Amino acid sequence: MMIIQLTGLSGAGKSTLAVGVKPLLEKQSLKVEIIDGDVYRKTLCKDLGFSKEDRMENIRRLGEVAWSFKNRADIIMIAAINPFEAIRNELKEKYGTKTIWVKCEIPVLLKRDTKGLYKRALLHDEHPDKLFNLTGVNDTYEVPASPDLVIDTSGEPASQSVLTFYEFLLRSRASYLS
Ligand SMILES: Nc1ncnc2c1ncn2[C@@H]1O[C@H](COP(=O)(O)OS(=O)(=O)O)[C@@H](OP(=O)(O)O)[C@H]1O
Ligand SMILES: Nc1ncnc2c1ncn2[C@@H]1O[C@H](COP(=O)(O)OP(=O)(O)O)[C@@H](O)[C@H]1O
Repeated sequence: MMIIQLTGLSGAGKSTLAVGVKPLLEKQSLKVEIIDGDVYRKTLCKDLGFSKEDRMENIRRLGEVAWSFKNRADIIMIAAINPFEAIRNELKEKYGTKTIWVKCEIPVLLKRDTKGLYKRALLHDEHPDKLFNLTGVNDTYEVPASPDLVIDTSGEPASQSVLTFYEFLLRSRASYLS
């Protein structure tokens, strides 16, 4: 069993990569679970906001969920912004989690803006819809110091990034089993 943490800014491609790689892994008879930050924020983590403490607690809980899936999956992926090195390291120490930095340049994210969050973060401060703590714009994202893999989604199609991720997972699993 491997736990993977995909970390990166909103819209970088964490969910796309997790969802994209799942059927490829299942074709290899591997069982896969995806734990998506955005989804759990509506259930288990709905009491949490976006302060540093709450984001750390969010990831801690997602780590516990991942661990609870250990007997029913071969590969468990946590897809959350997960912006702080300390909690990423905590998961690594506790569960042997591997870190994938899903990297994307801000200008590309502004163009994608699938949820309209970047537009809101760039509004003037008095605007009622202004978002004050969007990671990467007006809130902290600590770049992972030693990720196991970096996938830069800025300038390549999703299919290519999924393939890079898939090959990494197969390599990691082979060395994990040997
Ligand atoms: N202020 C602010 N900053 C970042 N993200 C925000 C914010 N407000 C709402 N959202 C939405 O919440 C999703 C991020 O939740 P996460 O659980 O992944 O965040 S974290 O790991 O606790 O930082 C994130 O989902 P993704 O777009 O899938 O990353 C956003 O849709
Ligand atoms: N190389 C790529 N890898 C992943 N997503 C990409 C790539 N190129 C473009 N995209 C697009 O970027 C968006 C990423 O959204 P999403 O996966 O929800 O991001 P996140 O989960 O990090 O918030 C999707 O619309 C996806 O189609």
